Amino acid sequence: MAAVDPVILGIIIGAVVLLLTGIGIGVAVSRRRALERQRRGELSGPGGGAAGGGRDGDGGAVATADPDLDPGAGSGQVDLLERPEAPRTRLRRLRERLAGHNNALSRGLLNLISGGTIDEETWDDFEAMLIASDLGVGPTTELVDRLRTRFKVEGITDGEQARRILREELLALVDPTLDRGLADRRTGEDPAVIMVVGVNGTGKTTTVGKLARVMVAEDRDVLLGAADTFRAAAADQLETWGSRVGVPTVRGAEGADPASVAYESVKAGVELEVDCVLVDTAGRLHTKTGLMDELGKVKRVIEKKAPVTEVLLVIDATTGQNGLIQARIFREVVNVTGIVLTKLDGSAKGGIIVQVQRELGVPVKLVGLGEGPDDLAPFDAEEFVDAILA
Ligand SMILES: Nc1nc2c(ncn2[C@@H]2O[C@H](COP(=O)(O)OP(=O)(O)OP(=O)(O)O)[C@@H](O)[C@H]2O)c(=O)[nH]1
Repeated sequence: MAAVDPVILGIIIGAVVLLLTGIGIGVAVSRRRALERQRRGELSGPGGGAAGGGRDGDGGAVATADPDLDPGAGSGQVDLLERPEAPRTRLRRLRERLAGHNNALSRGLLNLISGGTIDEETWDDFEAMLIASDLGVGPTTELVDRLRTRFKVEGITDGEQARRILREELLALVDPTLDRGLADRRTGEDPAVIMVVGVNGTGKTTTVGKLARVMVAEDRDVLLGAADTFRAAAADQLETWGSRVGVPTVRGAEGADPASVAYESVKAGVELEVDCVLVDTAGRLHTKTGLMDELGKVKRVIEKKAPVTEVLLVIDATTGQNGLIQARIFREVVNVTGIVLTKLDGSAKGGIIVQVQRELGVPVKLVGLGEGPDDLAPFDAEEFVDAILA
């Protein structure tokens, strides 16, 4: 066989590399397309197909668990992807966790109504319990006043009747009329874009990962943007969440400009025609002006490509009143449209839900009730109140 000129060989290899890197975004298929292709029998078995990932511009690289692209991400079969739990059963399943940590409150409520006549001391204890749950002084006073009046006017002596009234009044505080739906649908040519923000360690990355699972369970096509370029492990963590359910992740180098990675994520989402792009951002103290300005910039840069349809602020329920202060400041910078309250499983402080909603007019849309992959649930006022009263 004739020897190939090393210069020509170099040119050929260079051209192939250029071609492969240049079409990185193009070859990265989303979960829905992967499943469609699987149905048509186009996907190869374990290890088959092209190498995964690729770069798009200078912002981010797409990594995907699509077995056709990234054999290392699994055994190469789409049907090995996890099937997340459907959202509608989640809060019901997690009810015991919610009830468990709110036992003191529910016991207090039941004590209150079990004795027939309620003395001043019992009312005081009950009030203290509500304040301790972070309901806040205003809503607590309002609730106790309403209960006292109704018990008197309606002549409540029976425990069941009293329980019904308690349920009604608690439900009114939590407000079942608020629109808690996520803006996670495509509009025209654009995917929905959800930015997830909050202070350090509240559970943002975990929430993005869990939320991707909620959407996958609803058959949505999702793409993750790892714009937390500050914490080295955050992009890996996010990519792992995504790969378990076949959702691609766009990431940049450690320390890269978060706005650029966020932009590239949305650009990839537009090109891949996904339903929704979920953008994780770095934790930042609400008191640090520079970091808050950076967050504003991330949002503005994304919006050069597509509108941000939802900004979810993640609040750790165990941080109590501080969550309210955070919410006020984040709202000013990025117009928060929904709250995710995490770590409610380890806290009897669900009362913060009422305070945040009242003060900011922003509904709690999701609650985190554990570290398991499906321990994030759409918030439902009735299920929540029933869990407290369980
Ligand atoms: N118990 C419990 N733990 C949670 C919940 N949500 C998140 N966590 C845990 O909180 C810790 C922090 O979560 P991350 O998602 O890394 O937090 P983050 O906000 O992205 O962190 P930074 O990027 O450093 O700001 C992890 O150990 C999570 O498992 C929840 O609802 N319940």
